[in-house]
Amino acid sequence: MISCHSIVNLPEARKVAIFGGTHGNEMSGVTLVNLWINNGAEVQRSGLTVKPYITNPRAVEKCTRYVDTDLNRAFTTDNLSLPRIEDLPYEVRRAQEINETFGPKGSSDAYDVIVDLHNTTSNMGCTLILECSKDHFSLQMVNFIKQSIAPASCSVLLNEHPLLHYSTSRSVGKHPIGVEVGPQPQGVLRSDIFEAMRAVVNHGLDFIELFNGGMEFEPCTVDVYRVSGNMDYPRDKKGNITAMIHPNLQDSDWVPLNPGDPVFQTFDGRTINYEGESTVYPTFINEAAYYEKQQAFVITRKETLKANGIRASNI
Ligand SMILES: CC(=O)N[C@@H](CC(=O)O)C(=O)O
Ligand SMILES: [Zn+2]
Repeated sequence: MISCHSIVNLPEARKVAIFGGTHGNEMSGVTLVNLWINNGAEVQRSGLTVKPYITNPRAVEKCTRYVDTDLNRAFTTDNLSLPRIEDLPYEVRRAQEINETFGPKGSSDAYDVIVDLHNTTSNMGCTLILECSKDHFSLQMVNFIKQSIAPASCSVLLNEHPLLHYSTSRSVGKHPIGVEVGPQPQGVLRSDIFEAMRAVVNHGLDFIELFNGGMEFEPCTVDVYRVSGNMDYPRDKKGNITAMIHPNLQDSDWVPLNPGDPVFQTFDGRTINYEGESTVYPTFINEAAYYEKQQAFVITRKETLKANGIRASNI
């Protein structure tokens, strides 16, 4: 068999932003970005402009997820094209400002790479979030990070679901990448989570530096978990939850969940089982911020993506 070593040329990635505080109570990203704003030496790489940036300073100040509305849902075309009037929700105004500085979203002026740092209360470990299965640059970056971080592991969550996809802060960049590390309670710093996030960012920057320097990255495959649905808590007529995550499911992010497996435990001790048709991989299990979004966990399916080989074109 003749193997195909197709390598595609892509533009260099010169402008990179590291976002923290998109959610003001997710402390690893907030703390790392503030650290790097004070001293950028750790995140500088030759040939790159790397800008660490706090995206929601008012939420950070209050140590809350958001002030008026979730910033990580606010980068819709509608919001970004609204006239800039004073009485817009704070996060909508922020989205417009961020879009002006790091975008405009979808334009050639936009930042090349935006890494957005998040923490979860779920036991997801180190997770990279992609928004597009055809973004070969991001797939190669993820593959590089996974290999660099081994034997530690790093899962990849792909959200390009037609209904469940949302308009993230990082989406103003050409290659958006979310870094989601947990478990870490809201408003709390844990050194293990902090250092895991820091390592991922540094490997990501190394990748971009090598890419710009002319290194070729061979075609590869990336195992991802693709978002396919979500599951709400059982609720009463008033909308109050009537059950909790079942102890068997708690902390079992990425563990296969089969039809008939327990998912909820009611307050009177009954077990509610998973009624899906096939094996799925739940994640964001019992994420604190998702109670208001009617989400007990996110349902994913495993898939292997193919990435083209890449090299920088202007070498
Ligand atoms: C817990 C949390 O905030 N997760 C992020 C995931 C993402 O960045 O896509 C969010 O819902 O915006
Ligand atoms: Zn977050």
